[in-house]
This record gives sequence, C-alpha cells and structure tokens, in this order.
Amino acid sequence: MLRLISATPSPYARKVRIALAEKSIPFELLTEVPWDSTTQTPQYNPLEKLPVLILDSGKSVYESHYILEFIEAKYSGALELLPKDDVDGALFAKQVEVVADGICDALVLLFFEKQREDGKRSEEWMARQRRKVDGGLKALAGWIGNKEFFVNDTFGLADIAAGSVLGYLKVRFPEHPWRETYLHLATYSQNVEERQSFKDTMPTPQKISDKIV
Ligand SMILES: N[C@@H](CCC(=O)N[C@@H](CS(=O)(=O)O)C(=O)NCC(=O)O)C(=O)O
Repeated sequence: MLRLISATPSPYARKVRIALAEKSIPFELLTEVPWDSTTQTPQYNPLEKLPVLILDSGKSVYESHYILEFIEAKYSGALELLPKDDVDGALFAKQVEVVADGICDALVLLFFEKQREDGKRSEEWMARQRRKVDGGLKALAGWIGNKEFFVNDTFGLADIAAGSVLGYLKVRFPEHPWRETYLHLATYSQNVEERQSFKDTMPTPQKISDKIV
C-alpha cells in the first residue's frame, strides 16, 4: 500500500492527502515532525522535506506539486484533478498551485523568523514575506472572483492548493485579516472545507522539540 509521510499542520501534505482521498486511493498516513531529530523524512527525501509518497516498490516521490502530478499520471482511472481537454485550464490550475504554494513558503519563512530570539529577527525579511502572502492572496481573490471553483466550474487541483493554503492561514495565522479583505475568498474557503476530503484533513499545530533557528 502507498504510504505518505505527513505532518499535522502541513499545507503541502494536506494537498496530497486531499488528492488521494478525492481519487479514492488508499494509503497509510505516517505523521511526524520533520523538524525534530526523530524524523524519518531524510531517509526518503535528500531535501529532508515532507510530504513524501512512498510506493510499494520503496521508491519515494517528494515535492507536493510533483507528487500530485505523479498521482494524476499514474492513477488515471480515478477522479481527474486537471481538465484533460483544456490545456490552458490545466496550466492555469498549476499557476494557482504555484501561487498557493508560494504563499505557504512565505508563511513558513515568516513562522520561523518569528521564532528567533529578540533582537535577532529581521523586520525587513518578515515584511518581505508578508508582502508575498498579501500579493498571493490578492491574486487568488482576483482569480476566484465569485466563482465556486477556479477552473471550468469543476473542483480540481487549483481548489486543493488554494483550499489548503487558506486552511493553513486559519490555523497558523488566525490574526491575518484576509477574510475581511476578500469576502468571497472567505466564502470560497468555507465552501471547499465542506468537502469530506477537507474535513478529514483539518490542519492542527504540532509541537516542535528541537531548536530550529
Ligand atoms: N515545496 C515543498 C515544501 C515542503 C515543506 O516545506 N515541508 C515542511 C513541513 S511543513 O512546513 O509542510 O509542515 C518540511 O518538511 N520542512 C522540513 C525542512 O524544511 O527541513 C513541497 O511542496 O512539498
């Protein structure tokens, strides 16, 4: 059976968990803290990042956007996350994922910069990450408009990526005012979180034991 190395707050791992659930592909969930010395992730990914999909053969697939591409290619019989007869629609969905993942990247950098001791945090660096988050959210809000889904009125990759980052914001940065700034994006997030695949993968904080920064 497929195995997925994941972490409870990970928006990247949540994308893969949602995709596997939406495609009804069974897998074993291996939850861990990749920041602690106890992590097994480096055994499967030279970049030491989860999620990692471990195949029956023992081969590992890593980098969430690539894992999703791998799943879509290898499990073609299941629900498709990308339109097969609309190249532009498929490419736009991947662009939405690029922005959603980029917001996550900036949020992770911001999260750890805040962990630094007083006097060692870079305000300039945090301001730069906040700009990326805000610019990414503005793009997502502009793209979703008042639609139900990002591409062709059909749930797919873009909604998995956008839904995951918005859910991550709610858990990790509840003070961010994006829901007041972008009313329909907030409604979109609430609606997509009604899906069983989202309900079953709600992010929760994790306890990190080791010193990271
Ligand atoms: N671009 C990667 C990012 C993955 C990532 O940053 N994962 C974090 C965990 S989490 O932030 O998603 O919870 C990690 O394993 N970090 C460990 C490390 O960077 O050494 C992806 O999309 O898979």
